Amino acid sequence: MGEKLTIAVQKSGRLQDDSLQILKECGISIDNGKDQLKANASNFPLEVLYLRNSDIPQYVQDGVADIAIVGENVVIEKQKELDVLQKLGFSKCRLAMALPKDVEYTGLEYFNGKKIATSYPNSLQQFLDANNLKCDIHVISGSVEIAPNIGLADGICDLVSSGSTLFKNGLVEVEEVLVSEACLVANKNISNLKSAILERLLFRMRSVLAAKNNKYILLNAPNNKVADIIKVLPGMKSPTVLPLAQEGWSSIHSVINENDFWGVIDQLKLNGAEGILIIPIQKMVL
Ligand SMILES: Nc1ncnc2c1ncn2[C@@H]1O[C@H](COP(=O)(O)OP(=O)(O)OP(=O)(O)O)[C@@H](O)[C@H]1O
Ligand SMILES: O=P(O)(O)OC[C@H]1O[C@H](OP(=O)(O)OP(=O)(O)O)[C@H](O)[C@@H]1O
Ligand SMILES: [Mg+2]
Repeated sequence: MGEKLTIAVQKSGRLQDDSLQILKECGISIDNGKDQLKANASNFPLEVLYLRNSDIPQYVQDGVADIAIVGENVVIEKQKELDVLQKLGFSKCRLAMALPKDVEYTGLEYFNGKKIATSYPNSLQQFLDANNLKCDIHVISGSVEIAPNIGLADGICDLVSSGSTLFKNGLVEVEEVLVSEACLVANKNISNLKSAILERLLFRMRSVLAAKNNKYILLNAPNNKVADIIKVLPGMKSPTVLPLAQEGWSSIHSVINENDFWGVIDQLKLNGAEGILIIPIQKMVL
């Protein structure tokens, strides 16, 4: 049997669906059995292990899994030797310090000598050290936001995304400790054979991610506006310009980045673009 790459993904929880979805978008079919803890891809040399998120960095460092999809926050917290190969654009959140809303926060020194509840003691300790602060860190594994209300701590350090859990518990975010998103990580000593499989997987993932971050754009413009419009539209190499059936008009095709999107659209309109169409890209092979 040929060599296979082993990937760990979260067994259940926030990361699982998006992790399996990105593998699917890479054209990889996994035969499972959701209750199975181990499954094989039918059309790619990949074996999937379903593990607890918090155990994944250790498994990858030990080489039980070659690669994994895991939150950067967990990689940082577990302080394992791993390569972070690619950010994946989902499960975006931040680790933040929060206090009861009636506290008058005066700045970082406020935390000196305070008791802070967290599930991320290492990340918190690093943040405190970097700011020359000393706190009493109280480690709990979940429901951290309840700690100040039940007299367990003065403040918390926990993950935030929408902020609604903080709000519901009468807390206010006051400092950002780190930002995180799901990423693809790898063991530092992967064999050459497995590295070759990993390169193929990474190539597919990057094509999928690039497609998500970009849109195909088509528009019409009078020929005398084409030069100005092209200046606003970089494209993958350069925009395509085709004549319209109507004399004196052209159709311009290009690719624009999601981040620049609305700014570019405004510029295009100002420069005389008409009939602008935006189309999602399925894969973008770079
Ligand atoms: N509110 C949130 N918004 C976005 N991403 C989040 C949020 N909370 C957690 N995450 C990200 O999702 C990851 C998994 O969170 P989840 O709550 O599913 O698992 P867990 O309970 O931390 O871990 P385990 O699988 O070990 O039980 C976190 O490590 C973090 O990267
Ligand atoms: O800012 P928000 O959008 O409200 O998200 C933040 C909450 O999400 C996470 O908990 P989760 O829902 O994963 O529950 P858990 O603690 O049981 O893992 C995190 O620990 C926060 O409590
Ligand atoms: Mg959680």
